[in-house]
Amino acid sequence: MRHFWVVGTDTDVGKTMVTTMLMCHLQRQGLQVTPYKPVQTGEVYENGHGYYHDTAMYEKHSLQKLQQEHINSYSLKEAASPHYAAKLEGQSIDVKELLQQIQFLQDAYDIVICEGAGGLFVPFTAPNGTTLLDVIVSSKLPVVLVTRTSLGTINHTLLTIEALRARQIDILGIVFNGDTGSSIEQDNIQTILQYYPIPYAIIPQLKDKSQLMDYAMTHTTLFERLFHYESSIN
Ligand SMILES: Nc1ncnc2c1ncn2[C@@H]1O[C@H](COP(=O)(O)OP(=O)(O)OP(=O)(O)O)[C@@H](O)[C@H]1O
Ligand SMILES: C[C@H](N)[C@H](N)CCCCCC(=O)O
Ligand SMILES: [Mg+2]
Repeated sequence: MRHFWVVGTDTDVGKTMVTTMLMCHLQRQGLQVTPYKPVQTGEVYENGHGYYHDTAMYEKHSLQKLQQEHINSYSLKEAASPHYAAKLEGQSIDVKELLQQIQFLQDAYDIVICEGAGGLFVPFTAPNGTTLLDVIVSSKLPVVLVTRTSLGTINHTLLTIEALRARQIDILGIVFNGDTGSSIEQDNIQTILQYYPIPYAIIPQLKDKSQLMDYAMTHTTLFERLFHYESSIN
């Protein structure tokens, strides 16, 4: 499968960072790539101008012109769980519409990278509680899992992997994000990989975030898997 999700163990773990990096790497291979954030929450105001961090990041770094109507379906003002941010605006999220959009994008692009919102069990609707995980299952697409390196990540990462495996969702690999090089972090990474020896990449904690787009992910086993997969189907 050439299209995939970038999911995380939590909000703020670096999904947008990783989605943007992978988008740029794959665009450099000459592939037509679009990121897609089905639901983003938390409008940011700066100098009287409102924007959303996730789609703004994609647009800032993309090497190809992105079509606004292809990169997002719902942008909700409150920095909250999608179901609640929608409720505050008197809206509800139409999950069928999200799945139709993912299908449409798969037909229109070589690669669609869908970004989750928060972690896997974040609700898109209430009270019937369709979660991000339900949408991933219905999309039948594999995932790249982004996780922290810091203390607490062993439990969060293994729980997330357990939930994915229980639903037969293919995990392409793990991105360990924000590594400061401590011995605890190195042990966290090795411990998780002992349970699930799958392709991975490690991204350091950077003081200057603009450096992230230049970070060479190409020599990691995760990128080799993604790139090998793409070359084998072209
Ligand atoms: N390796 C890193 N070094 C320095 N800063 C980072 C790194 N990774 C992520 N960040 C910063 O951490 C913040 C959260 O990252 P990001 O927006 O990618 O999280 P997310 O998982 O996409 O969150 P959401 O659930 O809101 O989509 C951002 O300000 C981002 O620039
Ligand atoms: C606003 C934030 N950055 C995300 N976009 C939404 C995170 C929802 C998390 C819900 C939860 O797990 O409690
Ligand atoms: Mg994000």
